[in-house]
Formats: sequence, structure tokens, C-alpha cells
Amino acid sequence: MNDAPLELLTASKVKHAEQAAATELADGTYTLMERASQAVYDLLLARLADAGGFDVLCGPGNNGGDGYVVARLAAQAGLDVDVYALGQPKPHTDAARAFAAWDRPIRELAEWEPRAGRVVVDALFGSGISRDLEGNVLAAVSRANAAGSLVVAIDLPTGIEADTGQVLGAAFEAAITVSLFRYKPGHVMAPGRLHCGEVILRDIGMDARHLDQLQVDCRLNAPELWQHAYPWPSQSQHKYSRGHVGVFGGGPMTSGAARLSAMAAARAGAGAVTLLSPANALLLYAMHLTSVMVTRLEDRHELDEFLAKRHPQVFVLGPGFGAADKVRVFVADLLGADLAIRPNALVLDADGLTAFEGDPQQLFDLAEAFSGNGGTLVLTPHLGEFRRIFPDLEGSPLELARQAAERAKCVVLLKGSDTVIADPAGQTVINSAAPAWLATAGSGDVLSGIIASLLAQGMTALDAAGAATWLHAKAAEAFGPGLMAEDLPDQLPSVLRRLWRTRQDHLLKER
Ligand SMILES: NC(=O)C1=CN([C@@H]2O[C@H](COP(=O)(O)OP(=O)(O)OC[C@H]3O[C@@H](n4cnc5c(N)ncnc54)[C@H](O)[C@@H]3O)[C@@H](O)[C@H]2O)[C@@H](O)CC1
Ligand SMILES: [K+]
Repeated sequence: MNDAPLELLTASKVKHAEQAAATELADGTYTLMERASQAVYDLLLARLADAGGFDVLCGPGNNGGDGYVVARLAAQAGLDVDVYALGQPKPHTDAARAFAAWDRPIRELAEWEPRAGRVVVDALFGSGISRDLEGNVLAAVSRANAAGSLVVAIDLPTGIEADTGQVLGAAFEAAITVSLFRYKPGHVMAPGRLHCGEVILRDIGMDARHLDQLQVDCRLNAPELWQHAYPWPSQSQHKYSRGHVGVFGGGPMTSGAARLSAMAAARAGAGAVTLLSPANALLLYAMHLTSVMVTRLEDRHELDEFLAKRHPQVFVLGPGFGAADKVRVFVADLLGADLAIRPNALVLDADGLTAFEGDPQQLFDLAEAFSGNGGTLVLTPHLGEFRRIFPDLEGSPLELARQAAERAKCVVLLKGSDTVIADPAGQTVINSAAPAWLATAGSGDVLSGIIASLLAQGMTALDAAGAATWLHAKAAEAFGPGLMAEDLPDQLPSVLRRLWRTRQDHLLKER
């Protein structure tokens, strides 16, 4: 998906864009159907011309309409095509027109059986799927998957919900999915993306202008989203103006997590990082850290002192921290209005989140007050932690993150193989398909440190979360097999170097 457009469109936004585009076309939305079908047909010809034939499975909606047009194009070219239909399109629709133009036999979908060598063109349902598969569709999907049929899906594999990537009952395991105009969340979020096979995006002559009216609120994560705001250092800065991050450390037996977070914050460019240690772990932290400073911090008084003397902008609280009661006190201190000097931002992760299990409202109230005072809070749960503070929320990861950000009135980053970042205004960014190597202890601690570092250097919460997630994934990709969390901070320089070079090339081009 390199260089692909980043906007992800829901089914209803696609419909709006289609309607807008259709007003400028002689034959309205039917022209779009013909273009979509032409794109699919061209792909079949380019990739699968030597197949033993094509079984086009057509549903009753416009996805089926696309199928009838593909079948006509293929038959006119002399290819061996059979059409199997589930019901008939409603009269006076584009699909009905496409159906009427198919003048060869149509069989019932119930009759379809996988046959060796034949390609299945899935035109049963696309973005209009609205309930679980059942009956003949379910049977066809099950038969195709069991037989390992080569399936080319139009728009989306039947069974995948466009807006969420959820499987509705069952879904084709496609080899190729042809997406039209823009990707939908279902193409980039598991389990949907795992059913798509190779996703090929085809332009159907719809202008990007039509996106302007749509208020797109969901995007794929990529440097294009945040590189304009990336805080590269300048000559005029000194170490503290490059951002100072304070990382709360846990006791001696769980000191690794905070150290990972602190190292990542330093590697991601913060000018200064201080590890805030309980008295009983000071020596341990001091022995294991070099450029990261270590300060004792046991209570509100010491926090006040640290803020007054060292002016850190951002804190990380949670990695390896333990003690839930202490978390709640520190979070109330940091987010409340009583400190002499208030920090700009807090990244709350791991134990910092689970401490609020049982009374998450306390956290949300503090968050609201903090953001009311101009503060920035970022929550970075994985799904388990998420369930503890948002136990009643339901839906796909995309829906979960969105609802949580609205409720907590802060940026919520829901970690997973597809990470979703949502802000309270409803903007979402999806970091799709993180390298599997990242599923290792401590990798989340590294992520929270990178986010804090970028916040301390002046990025907004959504940009910092997006950039950090991207850097984190690229660092894992660069290291590859054998990755441990402590390898991640050390990979950041090479990832940043590449990002820096891209920016230099870009600036040169602009001159
Ligand atoms: N810009 C675009 O993206 C374009 C989209 N087009 C096509 O139009 C499709 C969307 O068309 P529609 O909105 O008509 O939606 P679909 O064709 O995906 O499906 C809608 C129909 O299926 C029925 N249905 C939904 N779920 C069902 C289930 N589980 N069991 C049985 N019936 C079910 C609905 O009642 C409705 O009749 C896209 O996926 C794409 O293939 C193209 O024709 C033109 C351009
Ligand atoms: K389909």
C-alpha cells in the first residue's frame, strides 16, 4: 500500500462521494459501475487470463451489478464465464440495468460448486452488507474456503464489514481484493484485512475533490500525516528546549519497564529525560542509566520541587509502576490544578491505567479538568487494559477507540496488531499490520516513551501518537527476528535517519 491515499472511507462516505461524482457524469452512477467493473476485468485479464474459467457470483445490490458487468466484459472477450445469482436486483437500480444487459444464462447461487482451475469472482456483497451471512451465501463462502478456491473480491470479500473489518458470520478468503477509489477500514483492520489477500486500489475516475465534502475522519498512519510537524532540532535550541520528559519508575523488581520508556524517550529526541525513582530503587536506576538522569520522587512535595527546578513538560506514568494507590495520587496531582507548576502532558500506560479499574470516572473527571486547563493526556491501553477502564464499551477496535476518546476526552491509543488512535473530536488514525516481532514484553513501554518524547518536543497528541506508533513499528521491522523490547530504542536512530533523509529530499525538490 505504499504511496496509497491515506483516507479511509466508510460505506456511507463512499456513497456520498459517488453521488457527488455522478452529477458530473452523463450516465451518473452507472458510469462508475462500468468503470469499477472495467478495472476488475482488466485485473482478471492481466493476472488470471490463463484460468480455466470464471464463476461470477452476483448478489442483489450494486456489488452484484459490478459482477454482471464484469461477466459481460469477460464473455464478450471470449472467456469462459458462468454467472450464479442470489436473487435479482431491485428494479430501476444500476444493478438492475447491469443485470438486464447480461443476456446469457444465470444459475442459482445454491447450485454453485467449486471447480478446479476456475476463478471465483466475488460480487455477492460489498460495502452494503448489513447482517450476518446465512443460507446459500454462507454455504457458498464455506464451500469456496474449504476448497481453497481462488477468489477475486470486488470491493470487499463478502462477509467483511466495510466500516470495521469485522467478519459477519463468515467471509471469503480472497486472493485479491479490488478496492475502488479509496480503501475502507475493512481493508486495513483485522480480521477483514486477513481475508482480503492482496488489496489492489483502482481509480474509477472519481476526483479527490469529492473528498472535501465528506469530512474524512479516518486515515491510515503514514509520515504524510505528521511529518510537517515533526520536531527536528534546530541550531537555536538547547537541551531543555528540546523537551524534558519525566518517567515514573517502579520499585527495584520492576525497574526495566520505566528504563525502556526513558531510553525510548531519549532516542526519540527529547533533550532531557529524568527517571523518577522511589527511594528504594534509586541506586539501581543510577547504576543502569547514563544520559538519563535519576531523581528521587516519592510524593507530591518532591513532584512540586522537580517541576519547579527542572521544568519537565511531559510525564510517563505506568510502565512497571505497580502500586495502584500511588498511581491514583500522582495522577490526581499531575492532572489536578493544585501543583505550583503544571505539566503540559501525561502519557498514562499499563499500571497507570489499571489503577483506575473500578473507578474510571475518577480518571475521566481529572482528564476533563486537565484538558480544560490546556493539558494533554494520552492513554495507551492494549485491549486487556482497555476493558478494565471501559468495561461497558462494545464493537470493533475502531469503534472502541473512538467511543473511549469521546468519553475520556483525550487521545486514546488502542494497541494491537492494528493500532487505533482516536481523539475526542472523532479523528482516527489506523496503524495497520504492525510487524509480529512487536508482540514482546516491554514493547508498549517503549511506545509510551516515544509518545512522551514527541509531546515534549511540541507535537500535538494525535500527531505524536501517530508518529510514535509509526517509528515503533519501523524500528521493529528494521530489527526483525529475535527482537526484544530493549532493541527498539537502538533502532530508532536508523529509522529517524531515513525519515530525515526523506525530508531533505523533499525540501530539495521544493527549491
Ligand atoms: N465508488 C464506489 O465504491 C463504487 C461502488 N460500487 C459497488 O457498489 C457496492 C455497494 O452497493 P450496495 O450499496 O448496493 O451494497 P451491496 O451490493 O454490497 O449489498 C446490498 C444488498 O445486499 C443485501 N444484504 C446485505 N447484507 C446481506 C446479507 N447478509 N444477506 C443477504 N442480503 C444482504 C441488502 O439488503 C442489499 O440488497 C460496492 O461494494 C461496489 O461494489 C460500484 O458499482 C460503483 C462505484
Ligand atoms: K464482494
